[in-house]
Amino acid sequence: MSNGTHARRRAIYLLDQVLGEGRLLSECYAAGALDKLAPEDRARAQRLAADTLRNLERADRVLQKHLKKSTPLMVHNALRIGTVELCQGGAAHGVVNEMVNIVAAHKRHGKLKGLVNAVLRKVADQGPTEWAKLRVPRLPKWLRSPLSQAWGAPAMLEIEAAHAAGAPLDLTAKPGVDLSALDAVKLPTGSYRLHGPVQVSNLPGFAEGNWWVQDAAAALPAQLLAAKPGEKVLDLCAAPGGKTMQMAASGADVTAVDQSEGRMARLRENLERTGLSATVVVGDALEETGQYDAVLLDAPCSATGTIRRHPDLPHAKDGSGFGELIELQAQMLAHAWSLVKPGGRLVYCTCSLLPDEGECQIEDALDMFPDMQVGEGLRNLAGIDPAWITEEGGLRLRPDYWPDLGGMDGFYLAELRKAS
Ligand SMILES: C[S@@+](CC[C@H](N)C(=O)[O-])C[C@H]1O[C@@H](n2cnc3c(N)ncnc32)[C@H](O)[C@@H]1O
Repeated sequence: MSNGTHARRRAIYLLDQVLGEGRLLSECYAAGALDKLAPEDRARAQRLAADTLRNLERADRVLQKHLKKSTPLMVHNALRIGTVELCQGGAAHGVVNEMVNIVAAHKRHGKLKGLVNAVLRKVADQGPTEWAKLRVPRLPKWLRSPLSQAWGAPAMLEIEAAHAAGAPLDLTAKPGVDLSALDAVKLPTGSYRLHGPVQVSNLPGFAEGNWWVQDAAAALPAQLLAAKPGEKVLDLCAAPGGKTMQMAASGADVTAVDQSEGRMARLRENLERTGLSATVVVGDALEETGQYDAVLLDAPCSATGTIRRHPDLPHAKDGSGFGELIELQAQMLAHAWSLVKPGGRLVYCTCSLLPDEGECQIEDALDMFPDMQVGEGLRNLAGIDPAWITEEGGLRLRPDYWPDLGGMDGFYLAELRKAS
């Protein structure tokens, strides 16, 4: 069996899980879905699944006129992956044969191999020309409606274009480390951006722990908190530790809390690789006690700001769990506020595009806590467009910002100061 077969077979399985079972790709990976594959096959399976999910609408439009009857999900997903490969320049002979063989070997659906052969041959013939004319894929309605309402129809199209383009890889350097040996562009906010596929662990400076992977938008909350040497800082919901490392690198005495054992194992590895230190606590943020100079709360959220890198999210979810998350964020924000010393500060952030998880949380908190005020720290951040500052004084970041530089994750952040 060729390498391509292993990767394609697992990519079909991943799509079955996302589209049939509503599971996220990250959950499939954590459950070991790709563990038996060689590293290059694993990377290929991940790429095929992500590319297909990013282009699902296009693939279905190309396929629709060749599919007269509904097909079992596994066969449909094989056709979708084949279509995306063929329309993005894959060699017709190889792609068609592989998909026919994979379906032929399937116990229940093997008899549909003729259909797969016929459909993919037509796609190989006509698909690439049609593909070029198809509109940019749209988000499913459950998410498109609230986002269009929040940001307007023209911005929605820009956001969808950013989702379709995918995300470059951004790095945060340790203070004083020069990353000029990397083929990277320094962004206005100080992060470094790499283009094109790379094997992160092979890049110069990885083993030495000189930098870590972190989207430019995700690097801003810790910049806004501006932890100082010796300050007692609490990072609530810390794993896998991008923001913990930023704050530890500035010399603060950081306590990192997260309830996920697995994600905290990654935080520990990250600290070890970068030679940074923090007190690591596996536990519920809502049960944390103590008083801190500064608290960073990166609250669990819909993650709708990260769709460029997680194209499975709009297809695996339907928004039904978001109400609970919004309540949890409000609870966590109130608890985090109780852990801030008088005269101290809190940075609240979420990687969400929904105002309910950002702007509205801060508006409500400002109403609820008389000793809470929005801080002035945004003025000191480099590379911030004043138009991104919101009415209540937070920062709204969207994937369609920095279009010429390759976009950024959707994020919301706000600095809150406690009266002395
Ligand atoms: C957005 S992620 C954090 C990313 C992290 N701050 C970083 O920069 O690498 C949200 C985290 O919240 C954690 N979490 C969710 N509910 C929690 C709770 N009740 N207590 C502590 N951590 C929680 C999740 O395990 C997840 O790691």
